Amino acid sequence: MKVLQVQHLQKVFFPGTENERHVLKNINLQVDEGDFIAVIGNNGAGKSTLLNTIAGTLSADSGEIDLANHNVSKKSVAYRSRWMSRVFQDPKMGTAGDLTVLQNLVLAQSHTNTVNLHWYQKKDDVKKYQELLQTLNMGLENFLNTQVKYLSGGQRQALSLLMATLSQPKLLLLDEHTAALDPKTSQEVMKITDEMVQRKHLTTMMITHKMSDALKYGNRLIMVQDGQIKLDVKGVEKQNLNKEQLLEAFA
Ligand SMILES: Nc1ncnc2c1ncn2[C@@H]1O[C@H](COP(=O)(O)OP(=O)(O)OP(=O)(O)O)[C@@H](O)[C@H]1O
Repeated sequence: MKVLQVQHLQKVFFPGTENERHVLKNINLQVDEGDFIAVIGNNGAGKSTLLNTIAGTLSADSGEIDLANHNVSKKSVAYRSRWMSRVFQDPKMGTAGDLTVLQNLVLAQSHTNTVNLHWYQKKDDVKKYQELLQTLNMGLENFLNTQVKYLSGGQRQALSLLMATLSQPKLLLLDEHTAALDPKTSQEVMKITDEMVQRKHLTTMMITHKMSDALKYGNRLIMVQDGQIKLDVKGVEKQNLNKEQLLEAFA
């Protein structure tokens, strides 16, 4: 079953000027339920622009975007977020630093602006969050009442991931979500990501510059080049792909 369908997507920056740049050139893409797609490509290839237009933070110039069988082409980020979550490169983007770990989780769960963070102390729910945090293996269950700004980048990013997936989104967008972390933490967060995606059967698009992660994780790999999808491999073909073949495709 398809989760996302992108048809004839085009984006031009600075149209009609000498800086005019066609960043998305007639992109067509279908993402099926359960797909875990690694999106790779050179700097400036259009990967983030593709994710931004899918998420709605950028409007496309033309083309159609269907998400969970709803035409969202002209819809706001808020509307699309009924079915979609996103984790950014900057660990500060997905969490509120002045709120505690518990308050962040309550907010992520609530999906409303009316929740009262002070009275929210129901024991069962706290236990539920503690157990969820334990699955991350980052010791976060001991920091329930700590303000998130005091966490490490890795802990914060793991929390962002948990928050982004609490409401079981139809589509999870990961925008270089491990790029700002040191190599060891980056690998830990990648492992957590993979476990979460498998456990919750999350349909996921993940931009990465790490070729080894793109090869290791996911059932599908897409290479964006000069605003077009240059490579789209899945299943066994993806499993058999190696670094040399990828480097060749980059050329
Ligand atoms: N809001 C914007 N306004 C103008 N130009 C933009 C904007 N966003 C991106 N661009 C340009 O579009 C091109 C594609 O950028 P994009 O960020 O999508 O590439 P990318 O593949 O994600 O690259 P990177 O790997 O470096 O993050 C670049 O030339 C960039 O400068």
